[in-house]
Amino acid sequence: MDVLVNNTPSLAGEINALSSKNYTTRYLLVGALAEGTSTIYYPAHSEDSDAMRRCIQELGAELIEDEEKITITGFGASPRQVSELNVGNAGAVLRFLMGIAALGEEIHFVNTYPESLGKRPHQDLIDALEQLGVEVEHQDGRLPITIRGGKPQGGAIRVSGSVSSQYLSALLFLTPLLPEDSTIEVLGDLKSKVVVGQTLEVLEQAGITIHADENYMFFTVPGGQKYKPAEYTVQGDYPGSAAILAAAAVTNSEVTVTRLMEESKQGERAIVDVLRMMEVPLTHENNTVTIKGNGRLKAVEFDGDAATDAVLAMVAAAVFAEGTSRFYNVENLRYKECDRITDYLTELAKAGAKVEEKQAEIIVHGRPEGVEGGVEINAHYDHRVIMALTIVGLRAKQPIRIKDAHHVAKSYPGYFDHLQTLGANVEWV
Ligand SMILES: O=C(O)C1=C[C@@H](OP(=O)(O)O)[C@@H](O)[C@H](O)C1
Ligand SMILES: C=C(OP(=O)(O)O)C(=O)O
Repeated sequence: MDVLVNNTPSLAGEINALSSKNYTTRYLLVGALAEGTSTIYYPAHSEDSDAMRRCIQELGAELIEDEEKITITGFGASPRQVSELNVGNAGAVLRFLMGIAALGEEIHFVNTYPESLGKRPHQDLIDALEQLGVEVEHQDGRLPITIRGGKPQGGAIRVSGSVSSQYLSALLFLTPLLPEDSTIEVLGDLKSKVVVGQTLEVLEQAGITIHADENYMFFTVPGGQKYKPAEYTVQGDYPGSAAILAAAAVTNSEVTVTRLMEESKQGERAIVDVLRMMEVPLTHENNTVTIKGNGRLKAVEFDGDAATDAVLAMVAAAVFAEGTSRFYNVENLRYKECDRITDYLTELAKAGAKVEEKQAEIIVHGRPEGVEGGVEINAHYDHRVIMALTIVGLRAKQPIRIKDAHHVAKSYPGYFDHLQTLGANVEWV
């Protein structure tokens, strides 16, 4: 299904932020790895979090769900033998479960999104699992992948952090369950380091002990641990809300988003600081962000690695800023649902934005007068491209048609409903 985004001069209203995808996938996983019953309040509902739900159920977790919560009785360190798992298009879910699959005999991960997740690299995680004696069959580091556990014991592991933090997170979820102690040394630069902070926070809540050095480059993990059942409450999601906040910033608006914790470990809370640096009038107090946008923004320079999943929304806001903005240290955007530098900038340029790319950088020459629009956008299966191009469409002179915009449901199925609530002229076609 496509979405038509029409020029929308103003937005107004209040919405409750969607629930965090990254915390939901983690809480589901640690609930599944516990022996006993855990409760997760306000879990996210999206394709990615549903993929984790489905897979852990297949692996033997029992889930009961109502409007407000999921109770989950875990399988501990003994997942049920299943022949195959389908994670959809969810990168983090795949990588975390590749680690957990090492506890089983043989699990095959199928390739249902050959043009998106099917193109993403997993070699660094494969190399790390092989150091534990796990056998991995793969297609040049990509899906389809078969993992043959062979009872890993633990030990010294080295993993590259230069493409994705998810490989390290996967090892942090797995190693406490192995019989012997492990050490994990991160090689190269660790990208998306802040997300590892979320992994460690959740592991601690699940009663797991991990000794991490200050820079998250070396970890000591005692073996033979058990995940404890616990109660978890999922916080609001900054990456998705970043798109709503950026939409408010580029229009005349009075928009409030609740449930966005000031003290969150989500790096994407930097959307608030970046919009502030762009001189967008806003407040952030009592977990509530209010933007009173006047459509005027100043250019910004920002290290995007700290807020990887909000960079596309920031760039969309910068399209209308006065001056040239620069988002640097963002090379790993190239290894997401699509190449979020080349593919994204190609679509932005089609819509009339003035953008340039370097290997690890996005440069935006702002156009406060607005962009032309009147084009069809290839969303490249990427929810964040869909959300970001929508922001641009709100201020385009002619409507923008986003092809296959239903892929927004990977993380934020209610995105267009929320925008309509705020008065955006967007429609499914
Ligand atoms: O651990 C996680 O849940 C995630 C880590 C990040 O990926 P990278 O570490 O590959 O940047 C982020 O982009 C992704 O949406 C979710
Ligand atoms: C990159 C993302 O997710 P994943 O890596 O889990 O597919 C995302 O949510 O933007």
